Amino acid sequence: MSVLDDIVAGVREDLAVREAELPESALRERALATPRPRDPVPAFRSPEMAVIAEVKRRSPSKGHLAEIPDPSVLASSYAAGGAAAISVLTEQRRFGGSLADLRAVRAMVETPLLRKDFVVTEYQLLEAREAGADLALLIVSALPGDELDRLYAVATDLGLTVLVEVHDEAETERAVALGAEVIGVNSRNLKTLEVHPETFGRLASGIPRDRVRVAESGITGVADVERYAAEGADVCLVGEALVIGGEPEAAVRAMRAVRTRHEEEVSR
Ligand SMILES: O=C(O)c1ccccc1NCC(=O)[C@H](O)[C@H](O)COP(=O)(O)O
Repeated sequence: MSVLDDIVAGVREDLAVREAELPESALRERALATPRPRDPVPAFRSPEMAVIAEVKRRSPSKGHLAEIPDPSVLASSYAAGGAAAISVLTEQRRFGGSLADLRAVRAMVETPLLRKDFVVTEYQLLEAREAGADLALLIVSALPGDELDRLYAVATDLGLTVLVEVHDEAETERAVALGAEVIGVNSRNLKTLEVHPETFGRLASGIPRDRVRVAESGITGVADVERYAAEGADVCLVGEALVIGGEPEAAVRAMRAVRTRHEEEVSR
């Protein structure tokens, strides 16, 4: 069993408990009663690097990263630094997150929020909207057959922007064919957990310029952001470096100051 399979198995077990507590029909009613999600895409297309700053306590690759007793405090620093969106890891067993984290952050900031989890059912998308998320993650390798297409349609019908995550050329082609507006290249191999920074440059050329290209994982500072900007990234998604660095607001501001190739390419 791969790390991803193992994580998804745990996610399904935890989900079964929540589904037993709140039927999908009742959750849907609550979700649809919430305000329409925010659109993060205009901020993702800015000439400066857009940063998705992540609330991340621990991870399978690194173990414990940070306590983060109140995720809304960290999120406020991210917002003050100019984050285009905030990613909240809601998976509990391996990342120490929860939907309560997402709700706490929603109550504090107006910045668009990504529910970062291992979404494999419609129920989780309803939860995302109900808890105040504006974006949801769909990982191509976790969604076999037509599940990716089905959940993408459900998410967009709910008004959520979808970050479609890819790891190789075949997954990139799938994401492009799906019509995904926001495509994330995760440089962390979810089988070995090793980060290969060259993955972004290799796959980005297969993502048309009218889509938003997101570089994910292993970004340690401004030098990495500059490298991804030069390779065509519009957005950098950063977790570990921000939660362990001690100065989240300044770190986001510095990453954000990096210019993307967006203007140059649009003016061609
Ligand atoms: O972070 C992990 O170890 C991990 C392992 C298995 C599946 C997913 C994992 N992380 C989720 C992410 O995509 C990252 O949190 C995100 O890209 C930020 O990465 P980083 O800046 O390296 O913390």
